[in-house]
Amino acid sequence: MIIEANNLTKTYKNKIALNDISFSLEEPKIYGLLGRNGAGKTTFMQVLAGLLLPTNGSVLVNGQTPFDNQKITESICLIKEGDNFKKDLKVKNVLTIASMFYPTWDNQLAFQLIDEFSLDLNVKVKTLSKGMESALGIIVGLASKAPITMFDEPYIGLDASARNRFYEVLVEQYQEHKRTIIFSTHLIDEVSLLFEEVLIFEGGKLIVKDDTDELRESCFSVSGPVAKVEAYIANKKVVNKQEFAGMLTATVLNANKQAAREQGFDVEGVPIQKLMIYLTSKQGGGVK
Ligand SMILES: Nc1ncnc2c1ncn2[C@@H]1O[C@H](COP(=O)(O)OP(=O)(O)OP(=O)(O)O)[C@@H](O)[C@H]1O
Repeated sequence: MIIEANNLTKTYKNKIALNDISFSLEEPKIYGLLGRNGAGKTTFMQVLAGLLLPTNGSVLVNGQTPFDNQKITESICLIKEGDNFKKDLKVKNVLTIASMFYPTWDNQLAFQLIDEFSLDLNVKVKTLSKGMESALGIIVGLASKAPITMFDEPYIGLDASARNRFYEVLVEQYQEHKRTIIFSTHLIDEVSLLFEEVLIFEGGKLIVKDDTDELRESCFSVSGPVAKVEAYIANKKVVNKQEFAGMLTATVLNANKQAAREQGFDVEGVPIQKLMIYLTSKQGGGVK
């Protein structure tokens, strides 16, 4: 399914959560949706899921608006940080309701994962621990097999090994059944290897939308004597600079790693987590 945001704006009273953004997402792909607190990630996912109406502009899925449009929303599964299910429902009721809503539902996968994450089908959501409730959300997200599946920080309370298993199953399932997965997380180092494309939001704007491999190739740090590095970065996008003992390390965006090596610089890759911090930090962040 093709997702298109056109001049998308969402304001809450006088707060601008999404500020006139336009982009499109293709399938199948795993997107990492990144940004600092309050950048607009959740708002974007809620508009895409048809839970919120934009203030201006639109998000279209295959040319249609998701709001109040079951034909589209049954193709979209959004798993939030919490409160995904009514507290009085039993786990088995949650699965039944999801199986009725999503035409693509995979019951066998749901039960396999229930077993794997050791959830009891007969207990109510309100008696689940935080981690177990997150596991239930993850199970519904994976078993929905919805053509657009979104996970918005879905792992509150899940321990590291359960999170790891979630990432493994996500990749296995994606290989078997490719679709659009949008994954918002602050644990970037943990998951960034899964992302095929990275979207970075900042202050309601989309500031980076790039293929992850290309980003890894075109964003790097160069180190060397100050004057030499300054000359190299003069016409480049610089996201961070650090000087120490006559040596300068500069992180550049949209540059050519090989060419930098050929000019004799020490070149080092920049993890996506670090890039996001450089681009969005209030202290001297952003592209210069
Ligand atoms: N219901 C609401 N009422 C008023 N303001 C809101 C509401 N929901 C979000 N906002 C504001 O909109 C902006 C974007 O919030 P949003 O939750 O989309 O950000 P986010 O990137 O998901 O943040 P986080 O990483 O903290 O979850 C923030 O300034 C937030 O305070």
